[in-house]
Amino acid sequence: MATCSISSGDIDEINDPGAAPYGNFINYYTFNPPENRLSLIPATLLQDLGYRDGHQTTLILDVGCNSGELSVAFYKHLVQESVCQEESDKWKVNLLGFDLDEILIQRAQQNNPRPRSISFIPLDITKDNDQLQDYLDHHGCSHFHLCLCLAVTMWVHLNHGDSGLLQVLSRLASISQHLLLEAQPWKCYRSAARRLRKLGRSDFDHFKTLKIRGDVAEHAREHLERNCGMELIRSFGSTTWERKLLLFKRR
Ligand SMILES: C[S@@+](CC[C@H](N)C(=O)[O-])C[C@H]1O[C@@H](n2cnc3c(N)ncnc32)[C@H](O)[C@@H]1O
Repeated sequence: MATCSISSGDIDEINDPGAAPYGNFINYYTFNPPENRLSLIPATLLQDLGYRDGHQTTLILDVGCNSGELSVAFYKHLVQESVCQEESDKWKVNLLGFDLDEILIQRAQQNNPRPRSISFIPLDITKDNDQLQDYLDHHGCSHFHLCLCLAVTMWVHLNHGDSGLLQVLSRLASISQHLLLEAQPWKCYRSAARRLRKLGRSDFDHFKTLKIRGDVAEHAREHLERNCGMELIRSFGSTTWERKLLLFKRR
């Protein structure tokens, strides 16, 4: 049933976390197609959050977008399917996807069907930079209206430790009105570490010393609510990999 070990054994790169130490799998969407998550998200989400009436521009940020397939599918799901042509002329939705893997971003750029509305840039969220603020300034917005952080937290956590995880959550909260979070559960951490050991490599730098463990989604919720001025407003249930999709809102 739900699993974090990847079953497509014929794709070596996917099964080799040494080749994808940040979760930068080259064929991610062959084993986790966009539909797995999209089926849980209502197509009316942006309207439900109040981002249609009176909004000329709505900005979506996709953190760790990999090759961009989910970003594009998400955009189409939320925008094209739910908006008639006349309205879509008035209501602009722009999505910025970024990932630390430049090759994945090149693929995302090459396959982008809506380059006027969707853009992809290489960026590491754990490093200081002005690019997200520049994008907001360019669109005359103080915040992203919706930030997607899907299946990224574990990789930040394993590579940058507890403080790295909390800093990233704080940073995303500081630039977002709404945050949709899919945190990998703890069993995924064990699988990722086990796969690494099988390859004869040492553990992720921080795996053994992490204090945030167990129910990672709950730890993330506590941090966002206690320290980042956000509140959990909705849970969209569990994906086929038993991961919750949690929606937070700035208070
Ligand atoms: C498992 S994939 C998930 C992709 C996509 N978010 C989804 O849910 O379909 C994790 C992605 O996060 C990216 N990533 C990991 N750490 C990152 C960081 N510090 N900054 C930006 N991207 C990161 C990886 O390169 C990888 O493409």
